Amino acid sequence: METAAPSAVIVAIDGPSGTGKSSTSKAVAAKLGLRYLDTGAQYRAITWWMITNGIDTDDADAVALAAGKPAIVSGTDPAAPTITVDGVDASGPIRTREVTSKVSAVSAVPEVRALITDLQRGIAAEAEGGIVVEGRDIGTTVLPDADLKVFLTASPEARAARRSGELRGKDAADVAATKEALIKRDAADSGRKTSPLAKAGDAVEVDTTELTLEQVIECVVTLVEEKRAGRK
Ligand SMILES: Nc1ncnc2c1ncn2[C@@H]1O[C@H](COP(=O)(O)OP(=O)(O)O)[C@@H](O)[C@H]1O
Ligand SMILES: Nc1ccn([C@H]2C[C@H](O)[C@@H](COP(=O)(O)OP(=O)(O)O)O2)c(=O)n1
Repeated sequence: METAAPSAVIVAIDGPSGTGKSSTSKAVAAKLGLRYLDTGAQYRAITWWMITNGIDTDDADAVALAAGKPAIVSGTDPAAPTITVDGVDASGPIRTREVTSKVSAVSAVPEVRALITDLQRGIAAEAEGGIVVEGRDIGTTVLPDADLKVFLTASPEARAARRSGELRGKDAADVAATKEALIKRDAADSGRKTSPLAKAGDAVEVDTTELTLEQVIECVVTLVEEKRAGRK
């Protein structure tokens, strides 16, 4: 595997849904002049392609057979990240409830993970000044030699409230349904055989339940700066 330039800093941010990975990673990358990669968007993109092409997402063999067909391309500017599938902008369609409900099954298929992991390593290797990569298995599997690994957590209640706040006004039934869906997806992502959602042994765990987004960003920026200072 090629590696990025020696001065480049590679940051891996993992954790379950709604812990603040995307918002934190984008802001940290923008502040520090790094590239940004949302690996969840790549798994969502391949899931969207499977759905649009009539592949049964519960049929792991069918998913494995088709996995190499779509061309998934991620733009890594933290101010305007993009994702295309076969040249088509997929940033909207990958966020639908249907994709969200099927992405765990598709991303559990080893052939899918092998292909997407290769893509991710290639993007990280090409990021000259360094990159923040967020997902579920970045610190454990994709970039085990990352300079800094952060594992974000938050209570299921806080995560569900954040997520339902994104959809509509928060009402109790909404938060309860979102919480149930989140817990189900966490269990699927943590329980799969191939590179499950897990904290790397050398990751710094940050519980964001009681922190504002700004506090989490500040915390991660400080951790990156400490790592950079330590390498000089
Ligand atoms: N510490 C925080 N406090 C309150 N809201 C937050 C916090 N971190 C993130 N959010 C909000 O929660 C939602 C989910 O955050 P996101 O970064 O997409 O999480 P993830 O990528 O882990 O699923 C977003 O609307 C975001 O603005
Ligand atoms: N590195 C990754 C990133 C995401 N996934 C899978 C598992 C997740 O449930 C889905 C969607 O990830 P995404 O980060 O978009 O999910 P949320 O923004 O947290 O809702 O993709 C994965 O298996 N490995």
